[in-house]
Amino acid sequence: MDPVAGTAEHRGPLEVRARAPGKIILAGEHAVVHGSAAVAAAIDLYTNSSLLLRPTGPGEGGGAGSGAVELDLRDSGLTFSWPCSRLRGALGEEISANPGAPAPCSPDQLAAIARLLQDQEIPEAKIWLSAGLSAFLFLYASILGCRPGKAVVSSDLPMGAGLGSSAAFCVSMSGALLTAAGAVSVGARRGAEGWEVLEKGALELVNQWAFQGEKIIHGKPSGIDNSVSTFGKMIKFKKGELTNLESWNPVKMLITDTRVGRNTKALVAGVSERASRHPDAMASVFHAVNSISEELSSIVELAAEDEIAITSKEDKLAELMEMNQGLLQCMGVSHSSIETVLRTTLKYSLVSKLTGAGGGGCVLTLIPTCILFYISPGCIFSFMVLYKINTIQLMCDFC
Ligand SMILES: Nc1ncnc2c1ncn2[C@@H]1O[C@H](COP(=O)(O)OP(=O)(O)OP(=O)(O)O)[C@@H](O)[C@H]1O
Ligand SMILES: C[C@@](O)(CCO)CC(=O)[O-]
Ligand SMILES: [Mg+2]
Repeated sequence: MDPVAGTAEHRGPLEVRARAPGKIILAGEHAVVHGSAAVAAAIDLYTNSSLLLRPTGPGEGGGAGSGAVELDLRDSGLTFSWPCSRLRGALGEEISANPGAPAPCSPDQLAAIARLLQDQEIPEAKIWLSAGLSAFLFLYASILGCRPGKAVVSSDLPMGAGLGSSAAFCVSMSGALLTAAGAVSVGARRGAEGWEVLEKGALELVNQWAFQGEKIIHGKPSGIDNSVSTFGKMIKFKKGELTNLESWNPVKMLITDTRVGRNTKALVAGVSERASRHPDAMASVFHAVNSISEELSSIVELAAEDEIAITSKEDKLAELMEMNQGLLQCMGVSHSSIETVLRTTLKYSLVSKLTGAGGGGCVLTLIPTCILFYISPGCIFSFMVLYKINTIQLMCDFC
């Protein structure tokens, strides 16, 4: 995550911008919620949150009782506004600003937030935004209190498609809010494109708040999505513990969006219900996924120096992805659209697996480095050639 810092001691308007990346999961989704290891990598698609705070000083037109908290969701074309007096009336008793102490949203707080959402006109077709709005109001009030401000969010990520849009939303928003509150500051390190990078302690705080936001959206998140969005790169994640992985050879993945919408919270709950119906069988499934993630993480870190070694490494990765996909089917999170992508890529001897929560959303296909493409117009590979293939950065529509 790459925030641009501002200062909390301000008399005039203060603007803060932060961005956080989406992710792919190479192995271990769902099982990671039940304690297995998983492997994830950040991708070069971001959610941007900008925050404009109005003056709060005396005589500057922004007294404690006035103004509103506004949210502009650029990709949905929707804006929301809550007068500060209304926020204070609904949440004042429930939430007090304490940016340094991340705490979960209690059932009473969630009920108060739900009442605030009833004031807003959310189109029926976009009702799934309610989860993101709830997370926003919780993070805003917990970090900044009920003071006036305007947040604008835009994203490269498809929402609800398995690429961690909810985590990138919570991480970028927490980064912007904490920076505006003066609770974190940037370190010496400069990131890409002139962005400044938060120091490690600051990132930990952002991650903890983003996790609280993810709980509102996912129900029972493992924490892998917000962790990889906050810290970037490639990670192994198990029971809240994060290990950085160093990939010595590029791993090329095609990301295909089936465009079938789904909801991570419902899919995670569905797997837990299956686990409670078949505890022994599902424990074996989760155990097998753990072994796959552990093996995949050690293979990723191997340095292959010639073509034979690279091919052997990629063959092993492909086999592990194929096995993981089979186990995701056992968990009940595949979908006919995902199976279509699997069958299509298999015709070209390419292995695919779903990524994220499944049930639709995105599918990963491992692209071997040494592959020779036969390009036929209209087939999926023509897209791969049109878009520059890059290390885990490619996004392609399923044709
Ligand atoms: N840019 C955004 N603006 C507002 N809300 C967002 C945004 N991005 C995500 N959300 C919220 O997150 C929800 C999607 O989260 P969900 O966890 O279901 O999918 P995902 O995070 O894209 O996929 P996965 O969790 O499998 O990686 C949306 O319905 C919305 O409530
Ligand atoms: C399905 C899941 O494992 C990954 C979603 O990207 C949920 C989680 O770990 O929070
Ligand atoms: Mg999510």
